[in-house]
Amino acid sequence: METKQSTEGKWSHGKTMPVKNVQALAADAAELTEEAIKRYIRPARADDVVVAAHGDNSSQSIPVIDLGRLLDPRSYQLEAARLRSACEEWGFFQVKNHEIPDTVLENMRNDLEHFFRLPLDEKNRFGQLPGDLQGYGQAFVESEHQTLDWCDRLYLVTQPPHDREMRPWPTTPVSFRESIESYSSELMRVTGSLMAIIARNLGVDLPSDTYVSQALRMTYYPACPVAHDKVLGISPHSDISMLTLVWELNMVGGLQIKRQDAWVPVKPHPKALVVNVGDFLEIMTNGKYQSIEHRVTVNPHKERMSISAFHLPKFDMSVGPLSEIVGAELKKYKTLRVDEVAKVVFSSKLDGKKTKDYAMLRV
Ligand SMILES: O=C(O)CCC(=O)C(=O)O
Ligand SMILES: [Fe+2]
Repeated sequence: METKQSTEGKWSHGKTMPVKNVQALAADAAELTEEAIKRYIRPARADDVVVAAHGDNSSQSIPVIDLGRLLDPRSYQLEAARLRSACEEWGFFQVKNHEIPDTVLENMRNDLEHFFRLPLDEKNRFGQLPGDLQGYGQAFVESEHQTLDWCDRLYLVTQPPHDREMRPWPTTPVSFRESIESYSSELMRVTGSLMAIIARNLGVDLPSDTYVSQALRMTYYPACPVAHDKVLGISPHSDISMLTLVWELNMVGGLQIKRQDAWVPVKPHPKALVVNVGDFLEIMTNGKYQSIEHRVTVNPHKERMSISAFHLPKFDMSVGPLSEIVGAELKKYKTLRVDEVAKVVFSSKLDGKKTKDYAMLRV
């Protein structure tokens, strides 16, 4: 019988097997051989086509949406049409003019960099506990035999405030909790603005409790001087969220999105966040907007840091295709509880569009 009424219960469904700290492994440069990192080496794949990086105006660059223009009645219509086509045709875009104050970004960057540079023992004071995913560590490890991702992360549930479990929130540096709090609120604001316009574009009334939960995954990808072309920072996956906002905070590229069976690199934009459609938005729109598979490659010389902010419906909500969108069409997805889907996705290896496979109705 469930007796514990703690907030932990809401988010502790996922679990992972413990593996080595990647930053510590990478720091031991003299020992870094292909043999030493064999758990990270992937079999070569014939379908691994990467599109060459293009200039900013290329048809192979993800669209850049201007939030300032979306919020200005004079430019709304044109920019909202651009947002609609970004959601329909790409599933990924960058958002500029988000008006997140520079100090919020700088504090967050400084504190996260500071945290990742702490000795491992210090970071592990805020480590994951067995059976939970929050805190510092690794994720999505379900077997001794799977290929591992070349990254460490600090994962925290940040919204709504009453769902927070403070133990894994670092207290070193001392300003870190405050920086996370401010960053989290700003990202909620940007997400709220985008979701309101996405709902208008879709002609639906999306209740705000479909994007009230937020989790931040702060990821450190060490440089990988050995066999970097056979190692991935994050395996191909789609995000379980409604909308994910990613900040590539030290401007090192590596994110690639799958488009027409090839991988398209996303060039970091100094003033923009990357936004992507998640699985729950795909389900609610009955596939009108689709979540897109993406992955992160590693750099032989440079470390990379990013913060993914996942925005999700309330955990005890059931999510399915919205009847206003389905209309006379067939429903393509089941209606499922958010925590049920999360449990499946968070406890196993990242592998393509797993939520879709789980939620799709085979008619
Ligand atoms: O690091 C990135 O750019 C993206 C990470 C990502 O895909 C994720 O956290 O789900
Ligand atoms: Fe992702």
